Amino acid sequence: MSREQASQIVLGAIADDFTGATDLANNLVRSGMRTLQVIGVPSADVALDDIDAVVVALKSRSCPAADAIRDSLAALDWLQAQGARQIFFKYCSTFDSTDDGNIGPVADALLERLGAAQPEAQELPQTVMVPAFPINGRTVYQGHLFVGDRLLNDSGMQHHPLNPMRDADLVRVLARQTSHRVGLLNRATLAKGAPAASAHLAELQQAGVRHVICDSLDEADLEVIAAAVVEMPLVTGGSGLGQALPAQYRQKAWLAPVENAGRLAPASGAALVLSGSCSRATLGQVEHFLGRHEGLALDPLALAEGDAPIDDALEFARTRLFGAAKGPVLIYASAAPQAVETAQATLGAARAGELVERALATIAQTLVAEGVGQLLVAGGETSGAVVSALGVGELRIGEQIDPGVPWTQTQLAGREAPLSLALKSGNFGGVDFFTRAFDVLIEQSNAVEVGA
Ligand SMILES: Nc1ncnc2c1ncn2[C@@H]1O[C@H](COP(=O)(O)OP(=O)(O)OP(=O)(O)O)[C@@H](O)[C@H]1O
Ligand SMILES: O=C(O)[C@@H](O)C(=O)CO
Repeated sequence: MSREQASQIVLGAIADDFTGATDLANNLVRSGMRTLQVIGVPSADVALDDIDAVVVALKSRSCPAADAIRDSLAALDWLQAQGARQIFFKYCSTFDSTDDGNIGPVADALLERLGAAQPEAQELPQTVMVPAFPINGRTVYQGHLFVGDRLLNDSGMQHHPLNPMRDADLVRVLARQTSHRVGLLNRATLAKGAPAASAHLAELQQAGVRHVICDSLDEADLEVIAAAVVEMPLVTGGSGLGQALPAQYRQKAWLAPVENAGRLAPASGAALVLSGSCSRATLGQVEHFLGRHEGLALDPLALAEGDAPIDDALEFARTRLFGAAKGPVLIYASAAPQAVETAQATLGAARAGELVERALATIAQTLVAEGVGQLLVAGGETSGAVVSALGVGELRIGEQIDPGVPWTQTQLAGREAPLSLALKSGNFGGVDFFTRAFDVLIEQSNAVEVGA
C-alpha cells in the first residue's frame, strides 16, 4: 500500500511508555486531532475511520536496547501500513534513558528503516529531539534540560529508580547513546523564525549531523520547530511538540477542523488509586491524599517474602470500595529516596521494581474484576504493568485532569461498562491530583449525561 493510497492517518506515534503515550494523545486531542491510543502493536484489525492520529504505547523505555528497537520497528511497520504521513517517537520530557539507550538506538533504528523505505532520498536521514514540555516546566536552553528552575540532574531525576538522570546536557547525553553526530538548534536561531530554523537544520544535515537537540523555552519556540519539521519523516520528543504539530497539519490541509476530538461515556464503579511512582510530585500527591482518604503502603522487602501483602491490600480495599462507600482508596509503594535505596540495596533495583509492579498489577486485575470502574495509576512503568495485566487494547482519550494527564476509557472483555482509566506520569499533576481527578470525572460524566 502506498502512502498516498492510505493517507488517512496523519500522525503515527510510537511512545516508549504508557503514561507518555496518553500524555501525547491528550495534547493531540486538545489540538484537534481525533486520536486513538493502542497498547502494543495491534495483532487484529483496528477501526481507524475518523481517526487522525494513532499512538502505539510500548513499554520500551527501560528494557534492553535490542528489545526496544525490535518493538519500535514493529510499531513503525504497522503505522506505515496504516499510511501514517509522519512518525513521532515519544519519550519522556525528562529524557529518561541510560548511557546504553534507549533514545539514541531507537531513533537510529527508526531513521534507518525510514531511510531504507525511501532509497531515492539524497540527504542523510535526520531527526530532531524536542523533549520540552513548557507548561509542565520542562524547557531546554543551550541543549540543557531544566525541570522548573533546576537543571535535570538536580531536579529529583538524579534519584530515579530505573534511569537516574545525572547529566542535563542533552547533546552530551545523546552522544553517549549513538555513534552518529549530534547537533543543536538553539534559541537564538529559533527566535529568527521557522525559515532560519529550517536553514540551520539543513546546514547541520550537510555537516553530517543526524540528531538535532532543539532548545525550547515556551510554546512559541515549539510552534517554530513544528513549522520547520512538519515534512520530516521522523520527529522525536515530548508531548509539547505534539501540541504544536496539528496546526501545521491543518495549514497543509492534511487535517480537517473537528469540534470535540475527545468525549467519553459516563463513568461508573468504585474508585481506586494505585501508585508505584517514587517521583517528587507523586510523593506529594500521596501525602495529600492520605490527609483526606485512606491508603495502604506496600513494602518491596515484604513482597519479596511472599504474597501476604497483596492479600492484605485486597482485603483493605474491598472493605472500603464495595460497601456503601465507593472509595477512592490508595494502595502505594511510592517511597522517599532513602527507602527506595534500602529496598534496592537488598533486592537489586530491577527485582524491587518487578515485585512492586507485579503486586500492583495483580491488585488492579482483581479489583477491576470485582467492581472498580474508575482507576488512577501513577508511574509510567507501573501503568505499563497494570494496563498489560488488565489486557487493555485501545484507549479513548477524554478530559484533561492536569497538563499531560487525561481520563481515558477502555472496553475490557467481559465487562459491561467501560473502565475509566487515568495513567499519570510520575512527575505530573498538582498536589491534589489524586482527589481532584475523580471530581473531573464526575463533571465530565455529568456533562455527557446532560448532553453539554
Ligand atoms: N518502594 C520502592 N522501592 C523500590 N522500587 C520501587 C518502590 N516503589 C516503586 N518502585 C519501582 O520504581 C519504579 C517507578 O517507575 P515508574 O515509571 O512507575 O514511576 P515514575 O518513574 O515516577 O513515572 P514516569 O516514568 O511516568 O516518570 C517502578 O518500577 C516501581 O515498581
Ligand atoms: O513526557 C513526559 O514527561 C511524560 O509523558 C512521560 O513520558 C513520563 O513517563
